[in-house]
Amino acid sequence: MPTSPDAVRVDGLVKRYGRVEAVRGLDLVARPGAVTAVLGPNGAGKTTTVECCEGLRSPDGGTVRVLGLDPVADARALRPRVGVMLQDGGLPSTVPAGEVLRHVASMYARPRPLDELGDRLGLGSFARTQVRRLSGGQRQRLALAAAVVGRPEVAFLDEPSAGLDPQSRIAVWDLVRELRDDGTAIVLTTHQMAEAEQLADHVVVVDGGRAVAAGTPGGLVGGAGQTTAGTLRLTVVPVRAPADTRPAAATWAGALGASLERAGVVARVDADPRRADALEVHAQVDPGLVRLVTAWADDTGLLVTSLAAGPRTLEDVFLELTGRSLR
Ligand SMILES: Nc1ncnc2c1ncn2[C@@H]1O[C@H](COP(=O)(O)OP(=O)(O)OP(=O)(O)O)[C@@H](O)[C@H]1O
Repeated sequence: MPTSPDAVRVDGLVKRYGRVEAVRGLDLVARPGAVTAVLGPNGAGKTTTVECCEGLRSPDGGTVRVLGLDPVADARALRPRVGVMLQDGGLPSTVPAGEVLRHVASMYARPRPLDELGDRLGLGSFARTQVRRLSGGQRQRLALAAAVVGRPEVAFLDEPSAGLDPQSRIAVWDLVRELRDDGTAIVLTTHQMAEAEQLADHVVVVDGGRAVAAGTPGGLVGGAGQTTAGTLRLTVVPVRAPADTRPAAATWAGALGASLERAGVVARVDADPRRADALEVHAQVDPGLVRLVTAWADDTGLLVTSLAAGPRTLEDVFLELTGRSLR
């Protein structure tokens, strides 16, 4: 049988829960010595996909191969070669953290030295504490240690740095990079665009159970074939209107968008969901655009209180691909 260079290969995966079609023909590839980040809104089908790769769920359609093997039928052969970090930890609750790790390590032929791994992830301070008494961040670090202690060829990490303090996050990112440099294929799900930007060699954006985009972070942000190359962020306040009659930023966004369209500029204008007074113009950012935007503000009776131009970010791309409405 020809061997595939892909550590993980998912083709046309379909998975249903009763009437819910959680995954609807998803394709994904992860290579050795690379971090593949799976991004997507809540309920997009990321965890279901990863669980099919881990052999925890059987696909209803399509094929999943991990190291060329079927994760369900070949589960026994894959177990010593694959590391898994689950979202809920999946760890026994009444056993001390240090013992859990020792037990997991004993199942592998060539585990990492426990002291070294414990130091890396700061596990020493809670090694004697029962899993159920660990803080969320401590449990998270223990779950990561358990996933990588066996020097896996493939590691599936579900939101590895969710809820971690900055120090722990740096330690986790360093460990992930080191595993990658040692040749491990790492598949991680994350909601943190910064994590994907920092770590990922390859990004797959999932929405509605399908992969809607895939590529390097730079390639996606560079936006081959996209019309938007940058973002102009501005905050505005009405010059005269009393505070209680201020129109919402969404109204300003609509008006600015229409004004730019009349001027022949290809742009998308959004109200920044994080601030009531902030707008984002996604367009080719150049002096002409800045002139048009500030002239519009002047004509509309708005004072521009801040204006910053920047490149598109992975978050911009993510929101363009998956929209802004809540799932
Ligand atoms: N065990 C289950 N039984 C029924 N429906 C489920 C089950 N697990 C997931 N689903 C549904 O399948 C869809 C995909 O869920 P999944 O957990 O794979 O999404 P996700 O992308 O990992 O989301 P999140 O970012 O919130 O973790 C959702 O509509 C979810 O409600």
